[in-house]
Amino acid sequence: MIKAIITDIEGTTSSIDFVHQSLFPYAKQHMRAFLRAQAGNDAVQRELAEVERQENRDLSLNEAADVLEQWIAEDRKYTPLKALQGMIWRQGYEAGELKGHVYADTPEALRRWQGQGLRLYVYSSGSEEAQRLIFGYSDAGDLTPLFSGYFDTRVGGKREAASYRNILKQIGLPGEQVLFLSDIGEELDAAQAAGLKTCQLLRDERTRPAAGHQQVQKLTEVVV
Ligand SMILES: CSCCC(=O)C(=O)COP(=O)(O)O
Ligand SMILES: [Mg+2]
Repeated sequence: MIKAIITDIEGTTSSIDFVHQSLFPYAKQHMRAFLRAQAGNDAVQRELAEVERQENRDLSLNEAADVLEQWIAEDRKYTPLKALQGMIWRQGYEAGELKGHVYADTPEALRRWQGQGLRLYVYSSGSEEAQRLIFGYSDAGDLTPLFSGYFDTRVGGKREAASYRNILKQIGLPGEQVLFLSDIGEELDAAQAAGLKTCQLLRDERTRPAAGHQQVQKLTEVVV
């Protein structure tokens, strides 16, 4: 019996276009000025040190901005990039320049599952802060009270089975009691290898159908 659902964001609760046409360009446009303005901020310093560690060289602020802009263009899921994106998006949401996209069926399904007593979690490559923001400032209002927890790349990459085992350990449930929702076959395969139940969202013609998983077009069609 399923006791918890873990959901991906991009392509699952929210559109790929919102992430790639609104969020990523916003982060790219504001990255350089954000780094200059926040260079003295400890949290920003820590992430910049991680960027230097990953690049294996010292970086001026401008060089770091060049690297981060390139990572955004390449859709890298690197933890320091994701952390900095989250900080930049916070400014955008708080200024009213961003509103988190969720599909119309997303709040309905989340509320129904919560009403059935299921625990709901997010697992996204976006940082925990970015996850709280997209649902907190969503175009359907604040959806964060529906979630029991958030997981990001600090538990590992979404295409690695070990990441899902790590999440299971943290939420204290066996894999067969947890359903993972995503649009990406490699993520579903990794979750399945860790023992989770899986369901693929086919919302977008660009999504490649993945064999061996339940498949639906909307969250309200998921069989729990
Ligand atoms: C938290 S919204 C931004 C999502 C993001 O940065 C991203 O890279 C998409 O990751 P997902 O794991 O949700 O496909
Ligand atoms: Mg996705």
